Amino acid sequence: MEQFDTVVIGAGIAGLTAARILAGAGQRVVVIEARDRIGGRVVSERGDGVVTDRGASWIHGITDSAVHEIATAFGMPMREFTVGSFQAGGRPIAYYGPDGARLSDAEAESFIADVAACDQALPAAIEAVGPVASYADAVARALADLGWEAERAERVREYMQHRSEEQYGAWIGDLDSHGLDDDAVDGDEVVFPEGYDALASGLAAGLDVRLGREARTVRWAEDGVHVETVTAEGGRGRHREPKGAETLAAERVVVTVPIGVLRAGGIRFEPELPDEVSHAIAGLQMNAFEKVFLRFPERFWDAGVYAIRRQGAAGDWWHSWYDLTPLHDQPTLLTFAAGPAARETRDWSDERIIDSVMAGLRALYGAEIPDPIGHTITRWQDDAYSHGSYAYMTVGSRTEDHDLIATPIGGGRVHIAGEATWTEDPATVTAAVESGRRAAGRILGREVPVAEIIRAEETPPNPR
Ligand SMILES: Cc1cc2nc3c(=O)[nH]c(=O)nc-3n(C[C@H](O)[C@H](O)[C@H](O)COP(=O)(O)OP(=O)(O)OC[C@H]3O[C@@H](n4cnc5c(N)ncnc54)[C@H](O)[C@@H]3O)c2cc1C
Repeated sequence: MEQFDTVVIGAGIAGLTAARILAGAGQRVVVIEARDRIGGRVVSERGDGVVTDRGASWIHGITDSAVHEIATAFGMPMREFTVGSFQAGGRPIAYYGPDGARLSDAEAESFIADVAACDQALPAAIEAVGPVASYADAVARALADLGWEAERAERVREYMQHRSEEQYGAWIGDLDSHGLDDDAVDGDEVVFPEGYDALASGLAAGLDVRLGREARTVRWAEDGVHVETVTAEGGRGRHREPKGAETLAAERVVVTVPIGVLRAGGIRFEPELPDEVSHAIAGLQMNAFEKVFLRFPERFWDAGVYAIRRQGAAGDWWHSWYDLTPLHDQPTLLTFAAGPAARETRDWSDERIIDSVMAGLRALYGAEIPDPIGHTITRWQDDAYSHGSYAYMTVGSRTEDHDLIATPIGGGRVHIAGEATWTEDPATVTAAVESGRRAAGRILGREVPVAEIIRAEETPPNPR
């Protein structure tokens, strides 16, 4: 049986960050990854002169961002694109009203000011609705406090509903009132025209990563851990006799699989996880959030805007389109199926989804606009190794539940890390990096500066 200092489960950004730090500190580290690639929910597709980030696209605020620091050190080209956090304003956005007519600048500004006023009223409203309340309850309370006439309040309520869907892939009534507490963005946002996946390959350089291996059981005791793995079959082999079983022994394990995998029992822990950790995991849920990229022969939408937004019932599902044209100089719009729209369209064909999105665009730009000449539609809800895009707080969960999941178990034999375990900025690449850095720091018994992740041009090979 192979023996390691640390086994890391998952070659996403959290796992690779932890492994890179530990290997750099001289540990014998192995990373076990079920997929046939690294990166997890950071995955870039290349073709026809464009790079499509099917998972994460944005750094949501580059000020004091470890991800920005690492991406800069890795030489990853970036482009400013500051509407990735569903901002109402701040950058040019074309707003269309419920009647399909474009809002004047004055009308748009007044709407943006209303959203800001509601945002200001929200903290007190969240406090007032108590600990077991949804974001819908908090928004309703804030709007009641503002005392606006019905139509004005409805435009902002609708915007908040779309924010819950686009930021967390959850319907506003399913998201906890605190579910968007982390929403502040520090500084500009950026995207990666040549692909976010360079972050994963940069972190993985020199590491011992075993692809196509699925961890099934983590067994820990006072004297160490055993991680049982099998040949991965895309989740399909779960009820069959496992193939290629192999057990790895280590001093400890860092588990970075998504909450969806933990909730589905994808990894058995022996002994079971402590109650407070299981309880915290149960409060989070994987969302429904899919990207729809449409590439066109020509641009027919408003020039000089970052995004187009549609208000009213006609924009219930397809309300926001982001103009990605400047990234690769090819006319491209990105929209999202998020929350109820993603659940409803989960079994739809690509063609049916495209028709539905195009109906929304034709309502604004006319029947004669061209059909797309290319598209990419993600299917994260059907992904056996994530079960959705990222985790959201269900009603009644607490923000600190994120950090609680990462409580070291068995005197530090088992560490859980990953996007959902970072209270300050969950559901992001930042959370993945920071949670991996925290797990490695706890193992090494010291703070780990970002420079230590960037450091080595080459991570030393494992001393095996
Ligand atoms: C559509 C979409 C859009 C997003 N947009 C953004 C964005 O713009 N900005 C942003 O900051 N974040 C965004 N995110 C979130 C971001 O991608 C994630 O928070 C982050 O990548 C998660 O990293 P992780 O290491 O925690 O998890 P993962 O990347 O999921 O890594 C976990 C790894 O564990 C593997 N695994 C699962 N089960 C097993 C098993 N049993 N055995 C072995 N391996 C296993 C998985 O295959 C995966 O590689 C987006 C995500 C999606 C899906």
